Amino acid sequence: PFLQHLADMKLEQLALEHIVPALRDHGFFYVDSFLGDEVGRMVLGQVKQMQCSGLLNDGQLAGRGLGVSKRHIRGDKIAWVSGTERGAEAINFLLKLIDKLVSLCIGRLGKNVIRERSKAMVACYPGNGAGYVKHVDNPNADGRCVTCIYYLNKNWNAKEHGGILRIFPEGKSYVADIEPLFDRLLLFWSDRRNPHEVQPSFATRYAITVWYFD
Ligand SMILES: O=C(O)CNC(=O)c1n[nH]c2ccccc2c1=O
Ligand SMILES: [Fe+2]
Repeated sequence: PFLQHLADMKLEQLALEHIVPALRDHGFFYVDSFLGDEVGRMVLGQVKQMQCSGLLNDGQLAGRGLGVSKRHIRGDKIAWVSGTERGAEAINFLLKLIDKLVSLCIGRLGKNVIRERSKAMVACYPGNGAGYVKHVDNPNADGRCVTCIYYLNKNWNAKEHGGILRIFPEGKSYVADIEPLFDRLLLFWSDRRNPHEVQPSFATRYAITVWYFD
């Protein structure tokens, strides 16, 4: 169908003209309005529904290792989604689109083909000041090569809500502060090239992450 062909061309253009050069030169890239408002809202709705159904369980205990005396603030809550679950149709549509986009890029990034993808990790930071300490997603070559994060936060104002993803690109003199804005898709190399942190969040902060293995 003509519209599908048009969408495929746009995706290929995004991959070749923007993502591939950016991943090569800077190691990360984000695109806004990835799905468009209507479909983005459907994904957000399905994530909120998961939260209401209690599917988002506690991720990590924030402030761990600070001894039992410290009040433990709850960190991110997460759920692993394959996309085939009932009520995850819009999430599945997103995952298939990201799959297509990444496969368009990988061939041209000197990498071999993408072997597989993780399930989608739906994460919610509760907005109690919890964040995620500076880390590398894949420090020890576990096979993950690209991290993709789709943000779902409408009217996010980092000055008030915090929650910035700060990337410290290895060997670069700058840091990249990325706001977790609604319908924004971020891609970055999962290895030691991209240490990153989630700064304390003071509003509920939703994201869907997938990792690609080469
Ligand atoms: O949400 C973000 O902007 C970045 N988020 C991360 O870097 C991040 N990285 N690794 C994780 C592992 C388990 C649970 C949550 C996470 C997590 O939010
Ligand atoms: Fe991470």
